[in-house]
Amino acid sequence: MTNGDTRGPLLTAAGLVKTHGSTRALRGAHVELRAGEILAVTGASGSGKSTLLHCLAGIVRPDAGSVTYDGQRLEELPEKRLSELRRTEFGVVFQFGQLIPELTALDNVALPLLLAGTGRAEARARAGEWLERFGVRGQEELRPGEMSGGQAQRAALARALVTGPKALFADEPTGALDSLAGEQVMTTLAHTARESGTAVLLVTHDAQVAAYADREVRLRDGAVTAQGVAA
Ligand SMILES: Nc1ncnc2c1ncn2[C@@H]1O[C@H](COP(=O)(O)OP(=O)(O)OP(=O)(O)O)[C@@H](O)[C@H]1O
Repeated sequence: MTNGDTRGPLLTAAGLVKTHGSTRALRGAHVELRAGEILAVTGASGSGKSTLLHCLAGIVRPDAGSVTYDGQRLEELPEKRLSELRRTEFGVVFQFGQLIPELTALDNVALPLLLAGTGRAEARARAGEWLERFGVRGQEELRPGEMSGGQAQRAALARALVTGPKALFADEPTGALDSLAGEQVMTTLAHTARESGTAVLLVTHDAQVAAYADREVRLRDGAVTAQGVAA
């Protein structure tokens, strides 16, 4: 078993190949996400960043290569086990947080807990604590359309982290925000991930966002060209 203190590999991708139609999005990418680290994946538009994130998060199955999470090969898991793993061990947040528009912020954050079997009162209480932690105070009963972009993105992060995942997959989490809101979201994300020991795979084309990471891997034409410590 991996644990947050050793910084051993939590997820390892080896030789990933993924083709969309005639486009080869990944051509033999290797990457390792260590327990508890924040890893930035950078590269030009179309270099394969999102496809890499989708493969590592078990959302997309690669055509070739392997993704190993905590000793398990994701491509060998049956769909049911893979979706359970995604629900219990992984959190995801995208550029537009994908909150459910009909639900309040509080109910959005409580939802993963309810799906995991937590009782309604406890789920709502814990969701409220997470919203507070993310600085979304007094907005618990607002629906996503009634919140600012930054507030909605903080609520989306609270929802992604409320179940205590081992890994968070964040694809351009500040891409739709102005720079101040983006900085606030990144500060909270980095602080919370470090406090809870959650590893973060952070896809971004923005050097200021990548600077929040411990390490950076750069993709070019579907393969990793450089790995190192972020500036
Ligand atoms: N579902 C899809 N169908 C067809 N082509 C796709 C699909 N998803 C990605 N691609 C193509 O695969 C390549 C890699 O895309 P990907 O989204 O992984 O790159 P990216 O680095 O995340 O790009 P961006 O920064 O623009 O989001 C691109 O050429 C893209 O057009």
